[in-house]
Amino acid sequence: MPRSRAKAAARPKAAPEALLLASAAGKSVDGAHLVRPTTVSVAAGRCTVLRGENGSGKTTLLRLLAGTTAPSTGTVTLEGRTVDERDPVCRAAIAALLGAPTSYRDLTLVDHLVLVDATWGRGDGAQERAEAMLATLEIGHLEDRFPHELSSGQQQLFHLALTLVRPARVLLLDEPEQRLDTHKRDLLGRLLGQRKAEGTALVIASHDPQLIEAVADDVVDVVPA
Ligand SMILES: Nc1ncnc2c1ncn2[C@@H]1O[C@H](COP(=O)(O)OP(=O)(O)OP(=O)(O)O)[C@@H](O)[C@H]1O
Repeated sequence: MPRSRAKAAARPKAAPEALLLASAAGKSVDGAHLVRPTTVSVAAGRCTVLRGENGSGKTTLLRLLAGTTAPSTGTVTLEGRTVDERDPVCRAAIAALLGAPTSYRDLTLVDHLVLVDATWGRGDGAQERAEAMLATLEIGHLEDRFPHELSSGQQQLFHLALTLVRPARVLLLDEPEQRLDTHKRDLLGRLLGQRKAEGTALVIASHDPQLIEAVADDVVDVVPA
């Protein structure tokens, strides 16, 4: 091996460049900590998992990363730009599933996905993309149902479909495994792995060791206040 090549091989691998970065970001209300100052970063094609006991602040941290809540301390940036959900650049880059998304009683599941697709201006093929996403989550047979006609696990799959159908460079998911059976959790792990391979950055709060094992590149333990 030429000398210069040997040197390059010995050099430590540089950490992947953060796409989304929370630097000592914390939130408190009236002096009470919702989440302690915590540092979290994620690069394109990587997944950071937030782990911690109930009430430790995982959802709050995801809200800070989504820019729906401003940090009381520290900063949250997307490629150096302060994250704020009111900023169209941040909204276009970040898709988040934090609690139940808005749904409409008189729209079917496939109508919801077509609506979301249209919102992002992707042009022709919205119906096909919507149907394909529902089929990927194995709820294609329910496409003409209304949201209130689903079981709780089917609702979770519908919410995931609504989040995954839109283009995004960053996905933030709060306990995406909740209410899913073992087979669907495996399916979710494979889907999230695919999104990583396509270059999406993922931050997930999870209590599921198998999902964490399947997708995590980094784990951040969120310590209760
Ligand atoms: N609006 C609020 N006002 C005051 N305290 C809040 C508010 N929302 C959440 N909290 C508190 O902030 C802390 C963090 O809540 P958070 O939902 O972020 O935790 P979590 O780690 O996601 O919990 P879980 O695993 O149960 O979902 C909790 O102690 C909670 O009681």
